[in-house]
Amino acid sequence: MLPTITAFERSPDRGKGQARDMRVRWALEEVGQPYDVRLVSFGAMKAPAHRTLHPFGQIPTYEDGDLALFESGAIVLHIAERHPGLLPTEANARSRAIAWMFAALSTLEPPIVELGMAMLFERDKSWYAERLPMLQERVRIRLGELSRRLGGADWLDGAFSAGDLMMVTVLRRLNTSGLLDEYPDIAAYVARGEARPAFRRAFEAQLAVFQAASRS
Ligand SMILES: N[C@@H](CCC(=O)N[C@@H](CSCc1ccc([N+](=O)[O-])cc1)C(=O)NCC(=O)O)C(=O)O
Repeated sequence: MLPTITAFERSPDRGKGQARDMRVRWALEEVGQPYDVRLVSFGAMKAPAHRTLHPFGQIPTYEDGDLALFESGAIVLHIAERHPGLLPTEANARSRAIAWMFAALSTLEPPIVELGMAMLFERDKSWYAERLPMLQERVRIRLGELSRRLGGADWLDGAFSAGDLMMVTVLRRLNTSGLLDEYPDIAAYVARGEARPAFRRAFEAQLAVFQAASRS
C-alpha cells in the first residue's frame, strides 16, 4: 500500500504547480517514494469524510498506514525524516535545514500570499492602488534579505534540502508579480529548483491531472 495524498480534482492554478500538493509530490519524487493520489472536488473537500483528515477542509493530506497528516510543511518534514535525500544527517545542519522550512512558511510565505491574494481579489477596491505598494515593499524587504543570505550560493545551507524545496515553492508564487525580475539571483535560485528532475516529474504529474480534467 503506497502513501496516498489528496489533490485538487481540477486545480484553480490550471496546472501551474502552485497548489500545495506540489510540495508533497516534489518531496516524494526527491526521495524516490512512489505514491497514490486521491483527487477531491471543492465540495468533497468540505464534506465530513475529508474533514476527518483535514480539519480545515483543504488539500493536501497524506495517509500512510494508520498515519493521517495535513499541512504541507508537516508532510514534507515527515517524508524528509523517513527517507534520505532531503535533510542532512549531521544534527546541526539538519536543524538549520528545518529552520529554513519554517522561514519559508512563516517569514516569506505570508507577505507573498498576501500580495498574491490582493492582486487576485482586491483590484476593484478603492484602496487597492494605495495598498499594493505597501504589500510589494513587504515582499521586497524579505527578497533582499534572502538574496544577501544566499549570496550567490546554489542552495540556502550547503546541499539542497527540504528547506530549499519549501522556499522554492513559496517563491514560485511570485511568478506573476514581476517582483522576481528585480532579484535575478533569487529568480535563478527558483529556476535551479525547477530544473531538478524530481521537480519536473512532480510538476508534470500535477499538470497531467489538470489536462485530463480539462478534457472531460
Ligand atoms: N497551510 C496549508 C494550506 C493548504 C491550502 O491552502 N490548501 C488549498 C490549496 S493549495 C493553495 C492554493 C490554491 C490555489 C492556487 N492557485 O494558484 O490557484 C495556489 C495555491 C486549498 O485546499 N484550498 C481550498 C479551500 O481552502 O477551500 C498547507 O500548507 O497545506
